[in-house]
Amino acid sequence: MSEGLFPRERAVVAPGAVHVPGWLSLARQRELVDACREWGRGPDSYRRTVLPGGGVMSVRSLCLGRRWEPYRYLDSVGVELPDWLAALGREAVVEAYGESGGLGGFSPDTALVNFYGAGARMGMHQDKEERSGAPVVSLSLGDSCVFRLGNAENRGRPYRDVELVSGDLFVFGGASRWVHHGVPAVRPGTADPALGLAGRLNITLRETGW
Ligand SMILES: O=C(O)CCC(=O)C(=O)O
Ligand SMILES: [Fe+2]
Repeated sequence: MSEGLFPRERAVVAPGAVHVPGWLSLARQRELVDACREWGRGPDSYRRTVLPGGGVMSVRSLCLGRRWEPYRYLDSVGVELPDWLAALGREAVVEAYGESGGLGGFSPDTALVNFYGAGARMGMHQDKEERSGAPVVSLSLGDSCVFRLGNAENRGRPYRDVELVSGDLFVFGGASRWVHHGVPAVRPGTADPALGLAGRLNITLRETGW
């Protein structure tokens, strides 16, 4: 992790979309990376999602808690969502919006863990299978990426590009809950070698409302 010339400041990127750089300590990041490895040992492991149109995503994903497939939540759980991760999600919402902004509590029942290996990206999409209007909490680990936060109407402009670095928290809720977003680029080799991860991991915690 190289230090940039300018400090990365906490930012409200759009109403309801909050970026908190460096939220997770290196020790916490390492614990999360270890947990992501452990989850991949099974019973489920990281897979490329096949889309209904036949396309195959370049990202490899694993669900914790309620299972997701494009484009719905199933009535089944593969790997349990650990309580400690749900609790971290609640802390994240308080960090982003303050004690009162959490609207009485965030109860995530699913997490999607995405692994971006060489060349992997994620196209512009909405997280819209959730019935709950609760925010989405995103934690980034490993290589930095460009996270594109768009608008609710379509996949195009206007959008804002945000650099997400290992340890960063990004929460999108409220007026930004249904905006299109994606990861057009990951910057290979930018992770802190001390993290022991080649590539990028992203964990999004969600409340499905199912
Ligand atoms: O990798 C990211 O930062 C975003 C992941 C995402 O949008 C998703 O899993 O739906
Ligand atoms: Fe998403």
